[in-house]
Amino acid sequence: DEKLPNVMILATGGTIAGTGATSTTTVGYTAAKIGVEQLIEAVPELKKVANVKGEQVFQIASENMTNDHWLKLSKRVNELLAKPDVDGIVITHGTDTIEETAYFLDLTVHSAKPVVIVGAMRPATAISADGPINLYNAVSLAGSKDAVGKGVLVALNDQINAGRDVTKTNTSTADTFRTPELGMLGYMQGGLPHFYRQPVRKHTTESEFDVSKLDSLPQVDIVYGYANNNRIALDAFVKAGAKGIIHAGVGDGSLSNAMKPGLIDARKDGVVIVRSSRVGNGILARNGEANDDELDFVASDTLNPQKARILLMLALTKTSDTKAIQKMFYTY
Ligand SMILES: NC(=O)C[C@H](N)C(=O)O
Repeated sequence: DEKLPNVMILATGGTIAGTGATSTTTVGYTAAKIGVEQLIEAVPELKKVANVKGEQVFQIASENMTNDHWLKLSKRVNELLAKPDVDGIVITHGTDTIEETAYFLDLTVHSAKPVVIVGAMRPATAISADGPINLYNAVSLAGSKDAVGKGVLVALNDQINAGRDVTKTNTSTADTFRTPELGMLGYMQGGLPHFYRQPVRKHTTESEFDVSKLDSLPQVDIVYGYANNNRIALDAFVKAGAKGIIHAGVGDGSLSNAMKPGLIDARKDGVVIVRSSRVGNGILARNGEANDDELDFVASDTLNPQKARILLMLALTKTSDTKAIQKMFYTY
């Protein structure tokens, strides 16, 4: 149909493609069982909102997502969006790491065309499975002019969130995806997007990160802050070759007496240290709970640890200068 937008659905697995033993199995099911053609066939309404084509890029539960998967996915998305006959892309994905893939693509896809990531909290075989309505909304959104230029979007549960800011907030309920405090971008209603705000940080067409010629990303790991803290994991990561460390600190990224000397030693070895917070909301202030200027550390601003890891990996593909990297954390 020439009047409808052309939307490609790239399937990667997850619960949206999962199957359980019975209709009431909503935990203990198997993710990534159903193929993309079956996902499309299950929602005949898709044909009314777009000309859809499917491609199975991976078939995994998203806890198994790796840097290699991201590089492949980003390259494929860029390749497809460069085609004049592709208007938008939907990626079906497990929900556990949706927020990471969304931010990675937000920084590495260089097109204003819509990219929408979608998943489900209930497997396809469950009563009131959320996959079909989520897929319908995602395809409508990816085919909409209103979604152009807004960066990579995550759409589930009738809500549209920005790839940079969205996070999974509940282990199992359908309304798990939120942008706490900063807020969602809009709603899906009646198959149409309704936007009320848009991201102000740079993304997609304005991003400086280019992974088109990369086969791997620098190793960046996350160490966690907690009472009775120690530096054992940190030292192991550094010994294993980490080029960057995200410190998921308590509070405003405070450094314990046990962890701080380890981070200082790692920095002396050339490892870039980013202070982030396990709290989940708020600004991680530079020179707040630690003197970043003196320590030569970077502050994560509002990025949670798993998103800070992504930005640091991409930053390290360009520079190891901590001032330049700090600037990126205030830009993206
Ligand atoms: N709801 C889900 O999709 C969870 C699943 N473990 C996944 O991320 O693949």
